[in-house]
Amino acid sequence: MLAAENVHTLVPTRPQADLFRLAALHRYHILDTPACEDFSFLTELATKVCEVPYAFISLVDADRVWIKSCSGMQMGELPRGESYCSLAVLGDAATEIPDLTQDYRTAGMALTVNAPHMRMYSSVALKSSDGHAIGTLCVLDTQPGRLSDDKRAMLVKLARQVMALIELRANERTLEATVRELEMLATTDELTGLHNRRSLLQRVKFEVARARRFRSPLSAVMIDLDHFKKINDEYGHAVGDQVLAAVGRLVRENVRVIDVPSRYGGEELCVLLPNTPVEGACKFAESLRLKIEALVHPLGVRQLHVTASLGVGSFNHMEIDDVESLFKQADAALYRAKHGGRNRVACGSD
Ligand SMILES: Nc1nc2c(ncn2[C@@H]2O[C@H](COP(=O)(O)OP(=O)(O)OP(=O)(O)O)[C@@H](O)[C@H]2O)c(=O)[nH]1
Repeated sequence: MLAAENVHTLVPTRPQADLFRLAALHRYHILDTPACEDFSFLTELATKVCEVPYAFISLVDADRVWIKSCSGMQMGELPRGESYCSLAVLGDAATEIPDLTQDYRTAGMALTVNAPHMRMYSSVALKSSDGHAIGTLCVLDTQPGRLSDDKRAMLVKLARQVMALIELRANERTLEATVRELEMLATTDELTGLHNRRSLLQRVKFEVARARRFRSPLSAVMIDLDHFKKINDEYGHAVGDQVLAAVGRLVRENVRVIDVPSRYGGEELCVLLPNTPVEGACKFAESLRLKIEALVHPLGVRQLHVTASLGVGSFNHMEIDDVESLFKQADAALYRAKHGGRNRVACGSD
């Protein structure tokens, strides 16, 4: 058990160490997270086990002490200079102040001076996996005194549970971020940043079903760069890649959130336009054609221009149509655009 004399001063004596400590705390991304029953349960348990009216799970930030959970009273955060826990994270693993009114560092603190007039403070540091005290599990009483060895031992065990829960939440968060990133990688074409073919084929099935269900039109625009082979042959594959990436970016920047811009394969792109009839899709295709034509691709001191042929396929809910026929229609229109002289849009089955 530790006496009040063992508690360190309120101001970090080793600011560098406090920076490492803060870095450790922020890695857990726990500050300002919503209340959670699992943490509340542990503070409630701490009050029962230690037979005191108050328990806090406190995290000591740069200028404040943020309370993740408290039992016995409502508290969101305290200025660092007004919190007993600020003392606790600066020193030993455990801190006990038997009479807060008798300690010059805590006698003037708001919780000592004002209601509920705290007298006893006992805490166990919450240690990060790399050994930094990021906060405490503490219990408080309005009576002076000390925890028995048994109660303190239980508080140590409970603090371990609190830290295990903090680690678990952080790991869950990392896992969710990893899953999101993997999903993104699995559905995105690396070169263009567009949906890849697999993602397009998944989305088109969904959009066809939705178009049927809600009786809404659905269009697909196929985009094929003209004479792209020549660009590769004349300037090299890397330049070809650069052109494709720029066109991909242009397409991404010119679609609505609900549209599905994708790389169909090679130098052929496809944009799925939910809730868009053939007229709207043709307008969109024409404006995209003009933008692709106007795009300037820097090539050293020279500039490169490319054009594209576009084919529009559409169906509305009246037609009992499917995915293949939507793409077939768009492909056939693209074929007509190519054979009609390139750098043009062909629509539907006209
Ligand atoms: N740089 C680069 N080239 C690609 C990529 N995917 C496909 N290509 C090239 O795109 C070219 C397509 O050639 P073609 O199918 O003959 O078509 P085109 O030269 O664009 O002629 P038209 O479509 O008839 O106007 C081929 O040379 C492919 O190798 C890619 O990811 N990067």
